[in-house]
Amino acid sequence: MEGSTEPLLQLSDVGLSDPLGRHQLLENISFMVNKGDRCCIVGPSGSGKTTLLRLINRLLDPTTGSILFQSQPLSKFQVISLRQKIVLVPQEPKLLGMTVQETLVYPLTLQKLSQSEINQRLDYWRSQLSIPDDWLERNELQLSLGQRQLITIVRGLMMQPTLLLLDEPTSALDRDKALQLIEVLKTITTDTQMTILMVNHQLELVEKLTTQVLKLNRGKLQT
Ligand SMILES: Nc1ncnc2c1ncn2[C@@H]1O[C@H](COP(=O)(O)OP(=O)(O)OP(=O)(O)O)[C@@H](O)[C@H]1O
Repeated sequence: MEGSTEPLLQLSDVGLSDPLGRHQLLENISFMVNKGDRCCIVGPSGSGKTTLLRLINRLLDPTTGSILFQSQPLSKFQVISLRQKIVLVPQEPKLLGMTVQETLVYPLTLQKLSQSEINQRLDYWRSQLSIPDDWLERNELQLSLGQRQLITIVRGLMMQPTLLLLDEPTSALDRDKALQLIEVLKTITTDTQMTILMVNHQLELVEKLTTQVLKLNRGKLQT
């Protein structure tokens, strides 16, 4: 609805226990994210940051509580269509056995976008993050870890999702590249209202980017 003030994403009392039901991985998680927000999840290793991102694009389902996206429970969306609106860029960059060019265009081919739209997005996002021509025919063994990380981020951006989930996107990038990425992310949230939820350990980058910081500790949000 135009002018709606409904949050884009709303978690209410979300909890998740491990598959054997012995441990509570996440407990009483409640927060909301508005359109165009840039949120950062911080917290020690093992505090549940990746698990939380996985709940939001339904790689996992909560044991308790509810997650609403665009005011609808996540379960109301078809999983494929949900994962076009909410894209998760995981921590380990994988090119899925493809060349850089193939892996970048693959999700858009699945969405049956026209070739001209795909080419336009490829040129645009490559230029935003300065991806050189000579990477396009390389496979993952011919790229450094940081280069692969950049490619998987570009792949996520090319899908132009409503909500982009980034799991430690700058962990393998050098400082200049990380700062370039942060500037690109800031610009797109302002220009296109794409919303970003990012896990990051680098506090300097978190401060530059975010409109909201969520602190997780042992599966609970700290206020
Ligand atoms: N499927 C699972 N079964 C049991 N325990 C799990 C499962 N998935 C994650 N965990 C546990 O849940 C906790 C949170 O893991 P998670 O990967 O979300 O942490 P994190 O905050 O992202 O850590 P890091 O900063 O090291 O990436 C960890 O203790 C982990 O061992």
